[in-house]
Amino acid sequence: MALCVSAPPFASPSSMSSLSVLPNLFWCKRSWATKLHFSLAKSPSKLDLQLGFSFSSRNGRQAYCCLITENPSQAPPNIDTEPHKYFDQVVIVVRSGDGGQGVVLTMPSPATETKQKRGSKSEASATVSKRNRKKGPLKRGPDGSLLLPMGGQGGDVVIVADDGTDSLLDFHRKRRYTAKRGSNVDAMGSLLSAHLQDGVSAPSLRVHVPVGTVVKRKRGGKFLADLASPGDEVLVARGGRGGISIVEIPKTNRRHLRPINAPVMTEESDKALIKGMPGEEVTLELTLRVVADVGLVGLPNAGKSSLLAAVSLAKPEIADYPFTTLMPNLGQIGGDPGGLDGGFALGPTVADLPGLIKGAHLGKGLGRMFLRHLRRTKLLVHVVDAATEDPVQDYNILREELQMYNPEYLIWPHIVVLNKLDLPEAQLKFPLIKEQLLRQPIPSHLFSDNARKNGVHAGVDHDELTSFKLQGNKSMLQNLEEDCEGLSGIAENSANSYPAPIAVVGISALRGLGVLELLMETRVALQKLGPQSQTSKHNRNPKPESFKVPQWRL
Ligand SMILES: Nc1nc2c(ncn2[C@@H]2O[C@H](COP(=O)(O)OP(=O)(O)OP(=O)(O)O)[C@@H](O)[C@H]2O)c(=O)[nH]1
Repeated sequence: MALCVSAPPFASPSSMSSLSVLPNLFWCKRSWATKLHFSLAKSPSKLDLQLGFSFSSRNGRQAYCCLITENPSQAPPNIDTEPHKYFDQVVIVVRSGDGGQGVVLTMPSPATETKQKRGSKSEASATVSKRNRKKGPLKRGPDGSLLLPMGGQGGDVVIVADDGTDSLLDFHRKRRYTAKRGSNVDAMGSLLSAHLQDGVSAPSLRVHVPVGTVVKRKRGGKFLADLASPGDEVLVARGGRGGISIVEIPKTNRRHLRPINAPVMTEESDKALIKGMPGEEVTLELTLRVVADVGLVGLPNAGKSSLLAAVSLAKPEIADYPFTTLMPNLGQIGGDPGGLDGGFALGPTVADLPGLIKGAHLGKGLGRMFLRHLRRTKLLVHVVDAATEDPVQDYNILREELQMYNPEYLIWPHIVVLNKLDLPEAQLKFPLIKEQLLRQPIPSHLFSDNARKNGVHAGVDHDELTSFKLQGNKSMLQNLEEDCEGLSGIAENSANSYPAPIAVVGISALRGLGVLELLMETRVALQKLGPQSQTSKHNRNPKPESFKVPQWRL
């Protein structure tokens, strides 16, 4: 038998992908194998990596056995390398605590009870005897019924919005949360025991999620809460009730039994009553919707992150390659130096979203699911690179992709920022582009009947809908449909009623030029939208549903 390292005999790089889908294991008798080839093969595209060995039998037949097939295109994405696919959605399982156990207590015979009453003085515990003299040895309720101790209540599970948490990533690493069980009744066997106390209830398990998390039941997609403000909380699983205690009466004393008003053990199976109720297990879908007043949208490299860095203390990653931003970055404008009252009291929050590209609705680039984070914003800022060949077209691509996701975003008040005005070519074009953007009608094809009918307008393309339907993923479907609320009214609007930008501002985010003017425009717009639109760390509760979109006209 020869052992050598070689490429598998029939695994050319081009055939690698087909190999990985073939049944990879071939059994052969040991005696048939004359050669054993170990191979570590990688296709030139670096898409497939296989580790395997091949057998050559005496009669010339060959078989290839693949031990490991690694095809990153099919392999599940890695949470550490692709966190943006995980940070805003997760499914977790929570379980409340079981109730603690009650106890089986023995009923003392009347003789013992009397003896205990008489002999109480001679007993060590003076306190107990005093109490017994006043109330009798047994605890009774107002109606005379015996009060028996209960097992402790199991811990509830509460989801709470926490300012200190900013993504749902950690929940992918730990998906199961279980509250503690209530403690058992800690009593000795006699009903006359001086220490008959309820079991201790377990504390609630508080699961901290980022502010802006929407909590739904996975099964049925039932909405439970929108935790839009810090400290908002929702009880998602109630702890099990503690078990009751029961009284066991010795057979010999049954004839002396006075009727007692308490659960009595009549047969062995009654012991099951002392068991506490089990806790609830619930599967939850958590979806994070960033809470911000202003959403920055734009094509990749337009300078959104640079703008966020220029107007806030946020330190987003900035680089001259597309898709530097993979997850929304949040920044808070600390004050507007250009403001008449010396700045914002609350400081609006700005969200910098990943870049959108043409075809994002078909899944190109990072897709457009992150646009769900615009839902709570009051004002959109379209960031356009004024130094490109056709900034007006870039702006239209942006509007089109927004419209494909949710046409409601077209009537959202927006400011256009023409960035990179420090570059001479951008400076030259600026007056003309500004004029065009303020005057140009919204392209009619965005509102064509055809587009409306085939459902693309709904922000849910057919492929997406069909795949969710096929997978039976009701809650995802519901999410998408929710994101597209308000569509019907908008679809009826005529193209003319879609608002032009509130303002077109030229800036250089890199040099800080024009930033003051932008802050002024933002401030005025937010003020017109009402004081509730300015969210702060302590006042984050925007309600897009109740928000009336003004018809901005210049
Ligand atoms: N000349 C000039 N360059 C700028 C300006 N603003 C941003 N840039 C550059 O443009 C490139 C992209 O900037 P980013 O802020 O990362 O752009 P982005 O829109 O956040 O990009 P994505 O994360 O890909 O969406 C960087 O090299 C910046 O230095 C500007 O005002 N003038």
